[in-house]
Amino acid sequence: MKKSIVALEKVSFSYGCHPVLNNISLAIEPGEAVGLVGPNGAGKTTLLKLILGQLKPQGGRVYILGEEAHRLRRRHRVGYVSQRATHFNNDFPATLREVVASGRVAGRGLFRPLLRTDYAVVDRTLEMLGLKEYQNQPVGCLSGGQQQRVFIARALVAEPVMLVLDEPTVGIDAAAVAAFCDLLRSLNREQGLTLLIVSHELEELSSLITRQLYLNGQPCDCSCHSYTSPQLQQQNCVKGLELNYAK
Ligand SMILES: Nc1ncnc2c1ncn2[C@@H]1O[C@H](COP(=O)(O)OP(=O)(O)OP(=O)(O)O)[C@@H](O)[C@H]1O
Repeated sequence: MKKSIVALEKVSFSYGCHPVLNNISLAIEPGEAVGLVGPNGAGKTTLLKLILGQLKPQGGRVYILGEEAHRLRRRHRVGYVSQRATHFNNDFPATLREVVASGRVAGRGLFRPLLRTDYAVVDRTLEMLGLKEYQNQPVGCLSGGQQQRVFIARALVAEPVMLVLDEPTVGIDAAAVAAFCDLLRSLNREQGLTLLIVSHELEELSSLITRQLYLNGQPCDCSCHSYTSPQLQQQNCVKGLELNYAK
């Protein structure tokens, strides 16, 4: 049987006595491009942190490729591009190539120098993302859209099974957002990379998303709404999720 990339089984999470997620079950399958939306404070970032293994659920289990997320040995297999990537310290004295290559270190270990094969992956990724010509420039000199590409490249050189992006279009102008969507679409459709994207602006990513999850922040059994095809609606209804269509 094919393993889901991510599987949440009846997951609950509270900060102290403040419940955020209650009894959430969902699966993300290889090759999906899932959009996660919901109002401020609904628990989207908390859900991402559980998937990234940074938080441990108080109830239920979170699996990445069948392994419990907080025990995952090869954490770099889930690439993460945070919203903060667009708030990069522009005085940081590193070139684009150095920043991208640092994404390779996680897979090798801190004290093992990168090999020629590692740099071949870095070069291939820079080429694929159209960054090669800027490789010796300080990252701080690049535009917001270019910097976001650099952070995607850094996540990609670790050869992840999935890329998780938190509000990736914040602080990027409209033209760069369109180019950014093209890049994510080609990574998903052509390279088969699974995507999970949290965004308030899912409208601009709508041509990219294959399924949309809505988190409404109500700590109840039906807090995760999935917008998807009629068949999946049928299946998810059986699982007891409340559903609506996005389009
Ligand atoms: N470390 C923390 N300690 C206590 N409460 C927290 C912590 N982090 C988040 N919360 C609370 O948990 C709830 C969910 O927060 P979370 O950041 O997951 O929501 P979100 O949907 O990502 O919100 P936003 O869209 O504003 O980023 C909020 O009420 C928030 O105040």
